[in-house]
Amino acid sequence: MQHIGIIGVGEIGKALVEGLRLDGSASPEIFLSPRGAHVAAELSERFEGVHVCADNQEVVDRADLVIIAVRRQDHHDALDGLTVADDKTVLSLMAGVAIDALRRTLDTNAPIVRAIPLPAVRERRSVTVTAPPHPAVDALFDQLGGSLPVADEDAFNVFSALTGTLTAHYAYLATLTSWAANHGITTDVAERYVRGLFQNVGRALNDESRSLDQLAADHETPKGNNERIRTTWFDPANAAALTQALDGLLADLK
Ligand SMILES: NC(=O)C1=CN([C@@H]2O[C@H](COP(=O)(O)OP(=O)(O)OC[C@H]3O[C@@H](n4cnc5c(N)ncnc54)[C@H](OP(=O)(O)O)[C@@H]3O)[C@@H](O)[C@H]2O)C=CC1
Repeated sequence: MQHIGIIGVGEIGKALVEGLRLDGSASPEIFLSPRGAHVAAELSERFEGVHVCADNQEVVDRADLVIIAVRRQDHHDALDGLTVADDKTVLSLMAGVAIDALRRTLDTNAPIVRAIPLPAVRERRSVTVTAPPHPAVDALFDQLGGSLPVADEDAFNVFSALTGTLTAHYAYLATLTSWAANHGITTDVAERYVRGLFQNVGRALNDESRSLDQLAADHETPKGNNERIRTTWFDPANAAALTQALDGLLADLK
């Protein structure tokens, strides 16, 4: 893709620009929507070949690949009335907006692809799920840490629901830290310790020779502390509540 346009320059739009510029090159040329002016101006000043457009139509007109990175609730405001020529490719990052619905909004025959990049694309360390497979889009995400093309939106939505669990994980770590602080440990010390514990979990996950069940077993002494918390807190009722929350999210994403 020679020219990339981004409509919606917030958290993920910015991460994409930073990832694309990580190697210091000035290509591809990137065209940003003007809204969120502060972030767009900062990116354009920091990086060569990053331009802020006058409006969203100019982003579309100047790009071969048009990335839509606005919040779902803003997409009509951002997209209604735009003209998207059939020779463009549209890449939607919006959770919960199906390709058919987006095609009606944009009134175009251009290929529409969906993707779930995560903020780690800024370090080129996120595997991005895409649907349907599209060679140029998948090549773009291969450059940013990897692509995982799936055949259809049903599969895509399952992955989308999984990404909805990330901030609950951070909240879990924050709860552990608060618990220790409430028991007299300085918050800084507790937080540093919790971060270290779970960085080691992250490293262990890199060992794909061991299944998740095996990793859990390897960290657990029979009748020990880990077994106690797993069986008294993450019990079948808790696991069922998580499953139910994911099912509810998946239903809303369809
Ligand atoms: N953050 C993430 O990790 C991921 C996000 N996504 C998806 O990407 C989308 C954006 O998420 P995120 O970056 O977190 O959200 P942000 O709120 O950080 O960014 C959205 C941006 O869109 C701008 N915007 C709103 N209305 C318009 C408009 N009419 N024209 C142009 N720009 C507009 C906002 O401007 P203003 O601030 O002025 O309102 C804001 O800069 C969502 O649909 C989300 O589902 C997908 C994968 C991961």
